[in-house]
Amino acid sequence: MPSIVVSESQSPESKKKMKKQLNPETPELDDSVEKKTQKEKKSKKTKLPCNLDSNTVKTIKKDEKKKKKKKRKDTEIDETDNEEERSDPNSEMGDAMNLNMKKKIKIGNDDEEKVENQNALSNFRISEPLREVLKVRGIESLFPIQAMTFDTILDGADLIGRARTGQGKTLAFVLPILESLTNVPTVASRKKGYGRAPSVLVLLPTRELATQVFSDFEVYGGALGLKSCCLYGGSPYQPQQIQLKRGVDIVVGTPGRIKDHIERGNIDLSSLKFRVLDEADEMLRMGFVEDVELILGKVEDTNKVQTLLFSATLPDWVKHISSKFLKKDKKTADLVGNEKMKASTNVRHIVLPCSSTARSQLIPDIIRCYSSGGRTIIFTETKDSASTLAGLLPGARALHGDIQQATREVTLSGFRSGKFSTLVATNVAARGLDIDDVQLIIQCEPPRDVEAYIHRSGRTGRAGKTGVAVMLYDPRKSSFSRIERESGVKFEHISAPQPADIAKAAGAEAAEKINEISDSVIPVFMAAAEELLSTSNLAPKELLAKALAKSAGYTEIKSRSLLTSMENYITVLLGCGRPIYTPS
Ligand SMILES: Nc1ncnc2c1ncn2[C@@H]1O[C@H](COP(=O)(O)OP(=O)(O)OP(=O)(O)O)[C@@H](O)[C@H]1O
Repeated sequence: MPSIVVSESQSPESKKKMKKQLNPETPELDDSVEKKTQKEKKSKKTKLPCNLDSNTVKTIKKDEKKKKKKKRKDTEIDETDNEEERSDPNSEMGDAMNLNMKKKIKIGNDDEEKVENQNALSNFRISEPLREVLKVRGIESLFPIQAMTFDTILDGADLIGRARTGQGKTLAFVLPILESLTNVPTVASRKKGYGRAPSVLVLLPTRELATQVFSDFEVYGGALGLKSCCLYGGSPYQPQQIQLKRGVDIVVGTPGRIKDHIERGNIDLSSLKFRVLDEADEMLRMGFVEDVELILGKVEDTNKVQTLLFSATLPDWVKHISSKFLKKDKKTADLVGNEKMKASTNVRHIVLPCSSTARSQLIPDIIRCYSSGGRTIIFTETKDSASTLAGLLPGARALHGDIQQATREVTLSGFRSGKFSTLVATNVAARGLDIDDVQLIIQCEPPRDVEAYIHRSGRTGRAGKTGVAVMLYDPRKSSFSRIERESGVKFEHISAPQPADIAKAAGAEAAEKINEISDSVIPVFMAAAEELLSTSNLAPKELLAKALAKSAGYTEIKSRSLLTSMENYITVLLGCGRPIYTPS
């Protein structure tokens, strides 16, 4: 069952109730934190329009008391429902809705109903400038993991946060950190001006992810006058060094390059207030343990620093190692908990038998049938196979660790901006990347560990949207039963798209393209069309079908084996009225 940290806006009763649901590892919320929150709540007086007479004010206050009473009741009912629904392993969206804790409160006459969202930005200690930027970016309320952890982080606790992919873990640490740096007690002690040492250090496993998280800090922190910088390998030291010398508030980067800067004396960690390990398990698995330990060990007074650790997957060994870095009274917000399903529930998880030789012929048809015209990321196990496959697929580009950093950046930004719609990548793209409109993930073979499956498939179906993840496997060589067992995913089994599936998807796409063509082409091509009609022995409809096929890029349709997806193979199912015994 997911563990819950109570947000400020809940009633004391529901707060107690939710505290009981905290993960057994999680110490109960600190009393002083709770008292402080209650004090703050009392001090927040209800603002009333100033032109009302005292009787009207009394009536409104009375009404508000009644509303609050009802509100509390509703919350209790909602939470009971939540518990039931949360036990359903397939209810990630249900969870999100429940944890949003939308409540119907009747106002005015009986027919009028107003839905109040407890996770609305206004219910959190988010300052006006930050709220404005969030709204501009379409964020009106917090996602469950953000709502669960906001107060805890802002109030100073160390925290381990886990939520499924695409559930907004980045803002779960970005927002309270920014608020904390700019609120009254901290602003006085935080160094400002030229040459200031950073207050925040964020460590991430890949350069691409570092860039992405940096851009969130830049946008939201920039609105509050905070300066961020991004440090990763493969790019020149000097510009990074200059930025650090001038002074920054937030440093985001990969462990190797950050360690180098610390050793060169470019980063002073004496003013640090926050350290964040994002995708902590991957960073530790990639062999960064020593670098991470060295970096974190540079902080002299760890009591002054808050440490936060986030990931969609937190194997036990990571929890064990990470307890070295976090304080004993750390909190845990775990939205996955012991639920069987660990991968995204917004994703349709599919497996398809396919021999390695059939991959490059099959993949374009999978894209055609399952990408809904959006972007596709294909994962391969090796850098070589990523490059080779990208070369075989029209319009695809490769992304992996052997490609020069500058090219990696151009490729990723081209994919983000829609210059091309198929990216073939190794695990460098598996973690954290948040790219709009990725509708389809194809994994060329089952990955070695379940975490890789969860993160790769989680590049689609993000922020409440849906997506498809297709995993290919060679029935003679690989098995996905361990991934199925450990991820809790119940895979849908399909066979290679057959001519009828392809014709349906490709035909619709081609028809759309034809409809987009200007009528100005008609008179010019009319003579050729008439010639074709008069010389062909096909009916006009049949000729049009051929034209559609050509426009979709098909000149012939081959049959495929259902067992290996090999072209020109036919699967035959032999039936017999009685049992057949083999010699064995
Ligand atoms: N409160 C919110 N309202 C609307 N959209 C949001 C909100 N919070 C985050 N998002 C959007 O949700 C998407 C996913 O967020 P994010 O990348 O932080 O997910 P994540 O949980 O870190 O995923 P992963 O585990 O794959 O790294 C982003 O596009 C982000 O802008």
